[in-house]
Amino acid sequence: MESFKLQSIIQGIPKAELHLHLEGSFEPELMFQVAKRNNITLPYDSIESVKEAYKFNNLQEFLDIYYAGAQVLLHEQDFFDLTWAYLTKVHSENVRHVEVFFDPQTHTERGVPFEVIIKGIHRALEKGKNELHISYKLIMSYLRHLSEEDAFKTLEASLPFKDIIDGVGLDSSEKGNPPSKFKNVFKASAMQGYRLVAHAGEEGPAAYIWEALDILNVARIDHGNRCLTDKALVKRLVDEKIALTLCPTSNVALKVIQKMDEHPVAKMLDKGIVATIHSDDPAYFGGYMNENYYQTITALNLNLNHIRQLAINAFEASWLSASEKEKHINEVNNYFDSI
Ligand SMILES: Nc1ncnc2[nH]cnc12
Ligand SMILES: [Zn+2]
Repeated sequence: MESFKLQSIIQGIPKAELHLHLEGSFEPELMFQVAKRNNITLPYDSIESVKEAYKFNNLQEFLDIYYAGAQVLLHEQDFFDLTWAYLTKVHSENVRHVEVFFDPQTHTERGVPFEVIIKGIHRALEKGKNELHISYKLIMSYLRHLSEEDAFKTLEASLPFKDIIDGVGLDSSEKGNPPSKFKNVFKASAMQGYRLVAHAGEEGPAAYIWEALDILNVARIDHGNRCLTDKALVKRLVDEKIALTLCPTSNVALKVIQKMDEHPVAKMLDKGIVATIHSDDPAYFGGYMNENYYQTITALNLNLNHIRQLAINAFEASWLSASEKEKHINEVNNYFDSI
């Protein structure tokens, strides 16, 4: 298919994004603007030199730069601007529903109050719902390189805002920080009514995916690339319809795979796994939702049935109500029937 035609098909698909770190959507232009108004000097002298620094050999090299970038976020308005910039961008790509992560500990450990972070993010999400008609869920992620005790403090700090936080996640350095390290805080989070997800099997082994399912009781897995090495795990994911939120451009940027044509998403769809695709940290990896669709489809020669399935899976795996899911899935089907 011609590139222009494919791009316009992708643009028209009603989409849901379920794996997006708000701090990972911090574009260098906005980072410079926020740094300037907060009187913080960035270790870069231009936007070009920031982009030049975005070359990673693994997850940790990325995380070091990602946490450094987030240091300029201080005030409620900063968190609002970050979130609003993301929403306007995905609105232009026909994204209808988002379930976004934020990393409270990245900010609270610098002395930014939880309240400041959440109020800025929430105000932007509400504006997005009202003005851009993008529905949303908000997920607070625990940083797995920190202790479970620290995660408990974060859980405690979140409780006054329980009504506007839908779930908890687990992110940051995976190797050496298995899901089981957070068994108690996930249990306590579930008791507070939070839904549960976790990054697992991005760089870590399939065993971490089992732990996320059996020990943390998560409802879906973020990444999960490594599941294909374990037949029994694939069967479990298929039988229980446990979705994987895959991030193709992230996987190439962080060398989880060497090239896009090695991406496991086609095999996963063919095995019946509820695979979905998302952008993870688009400001760092150079691709929002449309670009993730485009690169995956072209590298793996995905057909229209695959593409339709990816779009449906994202709504299916979302935390929308059954009737909201049905409405979106009907829209996706009508769209594909019309092309
Ligand atoms: N891809 C990723 N893996 C783990 N933690 C993250 N935090 C932001 N992006 C991440
Ligand atoms: Zn992620």
